[in-house]
Amino acid sequence: MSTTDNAKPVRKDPAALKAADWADGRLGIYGLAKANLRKIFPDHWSFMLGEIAMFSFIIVILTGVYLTLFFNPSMGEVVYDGEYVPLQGVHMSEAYKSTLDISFEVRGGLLIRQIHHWGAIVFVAALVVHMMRVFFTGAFRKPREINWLVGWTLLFLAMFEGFLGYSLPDDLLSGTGVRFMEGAILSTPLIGTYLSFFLYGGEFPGTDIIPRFYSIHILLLPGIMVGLFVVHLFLVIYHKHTQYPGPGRTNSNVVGQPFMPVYMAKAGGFMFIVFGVISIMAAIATVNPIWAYGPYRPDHVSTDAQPDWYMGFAEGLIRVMPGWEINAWGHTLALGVFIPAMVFPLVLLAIGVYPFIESWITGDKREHHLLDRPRNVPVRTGLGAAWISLYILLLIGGGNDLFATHFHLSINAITWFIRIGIFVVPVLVFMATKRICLGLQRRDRDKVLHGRETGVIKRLPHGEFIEVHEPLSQDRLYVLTQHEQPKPFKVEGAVDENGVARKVKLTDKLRARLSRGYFGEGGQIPKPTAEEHAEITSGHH
Ligand code: HEM
Ligand code: HEM
Repeated sequence: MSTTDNAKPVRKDPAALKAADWADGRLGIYGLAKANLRKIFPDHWSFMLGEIAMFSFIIVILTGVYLTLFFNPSMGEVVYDGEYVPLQGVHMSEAYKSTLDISFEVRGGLLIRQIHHWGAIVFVAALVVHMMRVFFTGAFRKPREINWLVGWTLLFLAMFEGFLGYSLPDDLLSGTGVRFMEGAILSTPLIGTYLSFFLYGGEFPGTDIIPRFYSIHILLLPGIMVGLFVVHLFLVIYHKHTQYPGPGRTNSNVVGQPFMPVYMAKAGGFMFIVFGVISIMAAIATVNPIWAYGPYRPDHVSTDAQPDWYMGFAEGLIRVMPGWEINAWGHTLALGVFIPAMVFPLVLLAIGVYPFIESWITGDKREHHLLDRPRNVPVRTGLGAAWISLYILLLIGGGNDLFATHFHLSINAITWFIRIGIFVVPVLVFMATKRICLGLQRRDRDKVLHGRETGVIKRLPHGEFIEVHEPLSQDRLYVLTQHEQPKPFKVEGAVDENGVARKVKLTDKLRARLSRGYFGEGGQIPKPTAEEHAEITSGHH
């Protein structure tokens, strides 16, 4: 650009600045916006998982609103006279009929329905993977325990919300799910029958359950979830995002890009990718073809009945549990249903309280903003892997009929495999993962002390062959050695001044034992000290 000496630059306020000025004059938000829009976000592909959860959540809300325009949450009976010929003349509920209409008569209805359903599946999958990222990297440690609990509540509600949505169309599959829930409620000792009557407004299935589920599905749970989601993101901003260890990254800084414009542009683009991928899935892959199942009738049950994947865990527990029953004083205790119905929330509860258990074991009360490399915390990583293996096993148990027909196996053999497997496989997976982590720690130690193996073989003048090792860069050395290696917790004063053993609290004993498991011998490989490194790299060896 060329300017002449006497040409004065014309100063024009850009529209955005004017708008910001306007808003600031009325709301006084300049300081707040300035502080937060330039906030630094660290970059790593795994931080994308939370974003997938966020964008798929937005998708299910938007498509859900569209569905409410046409869905009729009524169990009133009608005779079908719509476009889908095979069902014409069949008696069904208005809920089922309106879902058929959404699928065959509403413009774009089937696509939106499928986007809603696929969006829900992707949403819960993203939540679980996001949670595992947070778990494996220790991002739940102080000060983020509350945000872990907020996220965990969101996961719990999302699973429940998905189950309710699945029940709304009142087809044979959704009715089977609602019946499943009735069985679980009835198994509650003493109050099961009352609870069931209260929920269903009388005898199962009644005419209230779909309208009730509808209010909860479109109003109550989404309202709570949106509120929690805002708190979740607020806390992410308030605490600042964690970062992976690397040169220049410490517990008290954040290395990354500013929220505006870099992160905003990236996240905006990514949002369209998530929207696009879910839309393509919905356009090419059928999900929940309710017209093929028919309307729900309590005396019918469909074969191959499967819940959405996130409920497969609960289904698996019920299917593999022996049908134990206790009959006493004219009452039946259906343990075959009650025990699995209790194990499901208990496993979820264990995930929810894990951060508090770990901080009790480690006794670590400091703030952590640098993430752990999963290999450096083998016990935690092992527990996470064991949990995943349990989930997969029970998913197989929940689909035992499908596995039997598709792989030509005996359904009893699958059920017994899962029954034994749920006690054995997670333990084996835990041990294997822990060993792999320790192996990787050994490899890190080796790399720090001896450098990277280059694959270049040299022959020395006296005839010996050696492989050339290339020293690591300072950056890499830092990453491989920055982690802390805590000492296991020891009970103070277990022996008094005369050498006589004192009575030690049971909780302290337990804590010391668990802490030894985490950080004792066999829990971690000592990382190389600066002296060892200096000694080896000094050239004397
Ligand atoms: C509606 C559900 C959820 C949404 C939309 C969501 C979204 C996000 C986003 C966008 C981030 C920042 C980027 C990232 O770290 O991935 C984040 C961070 C976080 N999320 Fe979630 N999340 C949800 C559920 C969960 C669940 C189920 C958990 C764990 C049980 C969880 C725990 C956390 C924690 C502890 C952080 C802070 C991580 C850090 O600073 O490294 N969130 N979440
Ligand atoms: C996390 C949030 C949500 C999840 C996981 C979810 C999940 C589901 C699922 C799996 C279905 C069955 C779809 C099918 O027919 O194949 C469904 C149906 C439905 N959902 Fe949602 N949903 C969510 C939020 C919402 C919201 C916010 C609304 C409305 C504002 C909504 C409205 C509906 C309606 C009207 C139906 C019945 C119509 C139909 O089945 O096609 N949903 N939902």
